[in-house]
Amino acid sequence: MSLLEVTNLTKNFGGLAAVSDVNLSLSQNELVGLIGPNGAGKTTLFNLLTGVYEASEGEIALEGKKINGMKPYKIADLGLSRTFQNIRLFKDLTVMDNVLIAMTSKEKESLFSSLLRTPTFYKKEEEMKQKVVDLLKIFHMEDKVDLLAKNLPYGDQRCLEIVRALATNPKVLFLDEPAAGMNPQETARLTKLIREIQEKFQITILLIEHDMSLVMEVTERIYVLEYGKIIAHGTPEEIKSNERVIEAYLGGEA
Ligand SMILES: Nc1ncnc2c1ncn2[C@@H]1O[C@H](COP(=O)(O)OP(=O)(O)OP(=O)(O)O)[C@@H](O)[C@H]1O
Repeated sequence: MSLLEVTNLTKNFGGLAAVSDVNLSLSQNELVGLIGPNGAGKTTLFNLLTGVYEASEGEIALEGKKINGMKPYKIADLGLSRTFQNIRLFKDLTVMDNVLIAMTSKEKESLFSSLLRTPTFYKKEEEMKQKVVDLLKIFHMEDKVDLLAKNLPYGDQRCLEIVRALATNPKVLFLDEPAAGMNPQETARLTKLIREIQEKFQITILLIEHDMSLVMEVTERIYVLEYGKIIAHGTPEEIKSNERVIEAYLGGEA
């Protein structure tokens, strides 16, 4: 059984089918790419998968259970987590607080419902903070824990978004153009890190990315969207040489 199964998913905005009859399947512990020209429907698909939009038709199932129709927080609790194309950090909070806020509601409840500052409360708080530091270490950002998010270099801000998503212990992580706006060095570093994260946490990652070299380098399979429809699916090698994709994605220039 696949971890996440998307069947005949459609989202209409008025007369426009932004996502049209999409079938997609993600297994446990794999890194899959989602590419396509501007306006192809990639972000809309992420918004459907995370409950931001309700599907017009079709089904999304996590571990065999239908999740469409559920609220975004509920879907997040079930293990689907995402980053956004535009950075959405709390700019005036520290790196530590940005990640603590993102932790699962279950963890938050046990922390904040404890009105008395019991030893258990402090222990839990310390555990959560340690977890944040451990996550930051992956990105070599542990020494920036007390900095305000707005004072981080751009590349670190994007990495902090990923740390926030990881702090929720996701089963599936959706990364929406994580390298957008990064310089080549930052992109190279991130490419390596995405692979490391996937292996370390044994999670499933679906990656939207415009940087083709990044997608080709890290993913095992790639889905290609055009005008809301999946027009191709295969290994990076297969996608690279797929005529339909070359035509759609590169506008026939290649
Ligand atoms: N809330 C909305 N209302 C109406 N139309 C929308 C809405 N969101 C997206 N669209 C339209 O749906 C289509 C798909 O948009 P979407 O942002 O999902 O594409 P994308 O593949 O993520 O593009 P990009 O690579 O530029 O981010 C576009 O034509 C867009 O204008």
